[in-house]
Amino acid sequence: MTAPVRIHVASGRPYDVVIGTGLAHEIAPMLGTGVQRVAIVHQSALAAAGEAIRKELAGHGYEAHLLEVPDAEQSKTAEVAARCWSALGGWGFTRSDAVVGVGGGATTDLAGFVAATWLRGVRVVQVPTTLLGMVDAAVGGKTGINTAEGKNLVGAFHEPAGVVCDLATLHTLPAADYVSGLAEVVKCGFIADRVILDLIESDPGAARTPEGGRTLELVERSIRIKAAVVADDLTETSATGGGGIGREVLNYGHTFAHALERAEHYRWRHGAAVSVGLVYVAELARRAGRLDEHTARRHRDVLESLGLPTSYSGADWPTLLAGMRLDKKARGDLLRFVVLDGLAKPGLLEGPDADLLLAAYDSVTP
Ligand SMILES: NC(=O)c1ccc[n+]([C@@H]2O[C@H](COP(=O)([O-])OP(=O)(O)OC[C@H]3O[C@@H](n4cnc5c(N)ncnc54)[C@H](O)[C@@H]3O)[C@@H](O)[C@H]2O)c1
Ligand SMILES: O=C(O)C(=O)C[C@@H](O)[C@H](O)[C@H](O)COP(=O)(O)O
Ligand SMILES: [Zn+2]
Repeated sequence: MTAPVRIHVASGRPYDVVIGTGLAHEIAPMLGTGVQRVAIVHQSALAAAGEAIRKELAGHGYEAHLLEVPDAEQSKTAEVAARCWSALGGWGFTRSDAVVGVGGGATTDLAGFVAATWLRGVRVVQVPTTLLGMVDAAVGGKTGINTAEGKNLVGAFHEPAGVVCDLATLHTLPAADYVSGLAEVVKCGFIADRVILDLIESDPGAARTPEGGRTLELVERSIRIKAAVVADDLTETSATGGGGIGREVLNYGHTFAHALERAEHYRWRHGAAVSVGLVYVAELARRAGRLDEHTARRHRDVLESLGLPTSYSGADWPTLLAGMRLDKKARGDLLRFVVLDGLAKPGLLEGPDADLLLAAYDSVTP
């Protein structure tokens, strides 16, 4: 068995992300000292994985409780968070107790939010079971839930005490969910690591499945990018503080994506929405004279080669524009986009003209 890869996230409260297989034993040491009770927040589809972790932790002497939440985006609501708070209260969770999040990004976002808010913050160890959770959601401490008005509108920055990525879990993941995670991997390629794009383009078929032999390298490269960004700017304040683009870079493609997700009532996978959002913003940057034609086209090509969507024909433009106005990068009436000035050269585009925004939308409608 090969040794797991460890990526250190050198933030204010440093932690490790461990990548490998058969890693349940890594969770207990990450909980740290003084923990008595642990709540394992898992989505319904991950009941067996949750139970295996409960047994493992009980074997270490913890009072370990299973806390099942609804599948996928249905768990990211105030009602579900309130149910979790009630469960923690009922079990007598104190500040020295901890949460373990087991599932896709929706579950780790919720589990992180519950941990961030219970008693104003208890420890959380994240155990992502989707590609998207591993390369993005479980790392970096962005936690949150949705509201009727939009995506991730309530949340907190609350770093995990550790992240355990067991690649074996990916073999049961539906193909469409694996591919959805690749959209965030491609995002990392465009903002910071051209090798990711080369790896995918050299054999998209291999990149599309966990059996293709590319998973470990793509996961590791994506996490290294995210780890470096969040270590520098955990709370996404660099760009507004004059210190460069900071954490906002990780939001590349998300302005349009979140508006799409909201318009579709979260029936679209996050990664699929990000895929269209990446093409949208590449087109926006090209039309604004920031991005060259070849790199803009490359977005569409690489995403399509993976089977990801690059067009959208649901909601009308005013609905999407209204959704984009609630993006967290917006400031008052000013829309702000992360764009590229070339491959791996991210920057900001502030207040683009209405006709540019609409023209970019036209280019992602079939
Ligand atoms: N906090 C962040 O920084 C961050 C980053 C990116 C995305 N996100 C959030 O992550 C969410 C998307 O995450 P996701 O793509 O993982 O979706 P998800 O959590 O909805 O999971 C996708 C599906 O996969 C199933 N599943 C999970 N693991 C499985 C496994 N091992 N085997 C079989 N089925 C499994 C789930 O039951 C679900 O139906 C969105 O809410 C998005 O906003 C957050
Ligand atoms: O970690 C970040 O920062 C990101 O922006 C990563 C995104 O992939 C992720 O979808 C995030 O949840 C979006 O953040 P939001 O602040 O726009 O809700
Ligand atoms: Zn995302």
